[in-house]
Amino acid sequence: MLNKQLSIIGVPMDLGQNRRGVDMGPSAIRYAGVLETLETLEYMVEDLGDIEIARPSRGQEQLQDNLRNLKQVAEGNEKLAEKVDKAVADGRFPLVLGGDHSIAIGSLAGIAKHYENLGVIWYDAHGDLNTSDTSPSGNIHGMPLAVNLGMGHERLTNILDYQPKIKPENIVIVGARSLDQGEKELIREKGIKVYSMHEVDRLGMTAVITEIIEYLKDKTDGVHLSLDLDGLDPSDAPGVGTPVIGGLSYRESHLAMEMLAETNMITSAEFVEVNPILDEKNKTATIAVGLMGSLFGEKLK
Ligand SMILES: NC(=[NH2+])NCCC[C@H](N)C(=O)O
Ligand SMILES: [Mn+2]
Ligand SMILES: [Mn+2]
Repeated sequence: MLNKQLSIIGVPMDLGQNRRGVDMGPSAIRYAGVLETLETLEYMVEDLGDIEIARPSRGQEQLQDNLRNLKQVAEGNEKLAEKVDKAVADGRFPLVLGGDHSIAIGSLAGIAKHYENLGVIWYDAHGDLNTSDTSPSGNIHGMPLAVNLGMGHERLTNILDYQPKIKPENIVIVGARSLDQGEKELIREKGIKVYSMHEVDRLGMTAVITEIIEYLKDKTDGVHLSLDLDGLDPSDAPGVGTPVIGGLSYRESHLAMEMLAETNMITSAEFVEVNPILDEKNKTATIAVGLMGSLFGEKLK
């Protein structure tokens, strides 16, 4: 059983990339029944509502130093960091609903403060390890993992006035199949553990998750799950802004969540990149809620 006291925090952030719609992710996930699902599993859920995020005025989008909407993204993440920090300080499990993946900057800033060695499972098609120097897009949602390692603009790395938030040896990326050149170099340089689709196909999800649990279990004092819905194959989860073919299946993803649930090692989580505009009848948000069910201990028997 995970921590029974849950705080849900919505982050309607879409400024970390350039496709509108992902700001509606928290509403879509709520509509898909996140509260009901968790309450059925006997969690005490408090919904803290949504963080206020600035709306970009039309044509006012700022690309400065290859960082799109830096100011608004930084400000939104500062607010999120404070909310999450408080939830953890109050002994609650923060469950953050995105929004684009740039929100992992604020959530990890708020969470990592409370741990000596926070582990991070990054379930994603991408590495999100770019900096403004290596990013092909200038989109901050492709940078949060690097930011949490203390790399990048200091407006982002220094949220809550400490850095780095996490250590490279405490990170595991699962489902990667689209890595930029700079990201590959950083992975090699920092020795970050990556289970790309190649390893998932070779070993199978059971072995992958068993290895991850083994890898993180003794050296971490908490584990954050950062689940980008684009880690799943777009045929299962079409409602995402940067879909990449050849992804993790619905079934593999449920298995992964169930295996993590059995360990009780997850201490915080976020589900990001649900874009209802690109979705088919709220399918992706519904899958997100289903995965949360498995992560929080739903069983068939
Ligand atoms: N969180 C995400 N969906 N990230 C996608 C990043 C795509 C690409 N690597 C970039 O930096 O722009
Ligand atoms: Mn991502
Ligand atoms: Mn991604």
